[in-house]
Amino acid sequence: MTAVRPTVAIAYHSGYGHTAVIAEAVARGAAAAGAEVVSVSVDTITDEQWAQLDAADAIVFGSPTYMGTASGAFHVFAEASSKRWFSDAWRDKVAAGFTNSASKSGDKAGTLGFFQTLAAQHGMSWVNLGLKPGWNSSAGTEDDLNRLGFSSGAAASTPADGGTDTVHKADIATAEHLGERVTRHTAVLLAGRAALAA
Ligand SMILES: Cc1cc2nc3c(=O)[nH]c(=O)nc-3n(C[C@H](O)[C@H](O)[C@H](O)COP(=O)(O)O)c2cc1C
Repeated sequence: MTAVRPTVAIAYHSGYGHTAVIAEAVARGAAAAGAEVVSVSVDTITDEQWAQLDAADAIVFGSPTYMGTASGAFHVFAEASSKRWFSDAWRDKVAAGFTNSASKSGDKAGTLGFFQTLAAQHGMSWVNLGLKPGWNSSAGTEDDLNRLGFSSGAAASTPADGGTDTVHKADIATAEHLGERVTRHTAVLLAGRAALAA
């Protein structure tokens, strides 16, 4: 059987560049697992980029956490995606998500939960992080994968006043893992569909 090469799109917003570093890590992980990757900054999305999202097999949503939810710019994009909802354009695509905020918790669960609801409204299939929580035992360290202990997506904590070079390496590795996992799940789904259609 020919290897399946999924197209994984990353639709994200980043106000000050921290979440963009996480988006790049998701892209790297997806590419390493064999995906064709399309990255779309949703605050400047063009018609051509909307078409790229429509054509993708998976869409990974990403946003900073602002006031306990995704940024205003991401919410504008989510509202505009209602045009896709009317036509079921994203139904049965794979979805996943990531967020960065300043505090360790920072109410990031609100953002990841919003992404899950957005995916569900579109009829997409959510892929979670698939990592046990790190940094939660006496043997654990802040360099553990999934050091912040989220299950539904990749979470990062970067000092609000730090440069983009202060994004934690464990959060970057966790985001790379998410990109790989989404790609592998999407490849299995595509192969299964092809097998059933044969
Ligand atoms: C309007 C606003 C609201 C914020 N709300 C939160 C919050 O709820 N929780 C948190 O931990 N950090 C919060 N922060 C800090 C940002 O999440 C943090 O600066 C993050 O690095 C921004 O990511 P970005 O550089 O991709 O924009 C907020 C920042 C702004 C500007």
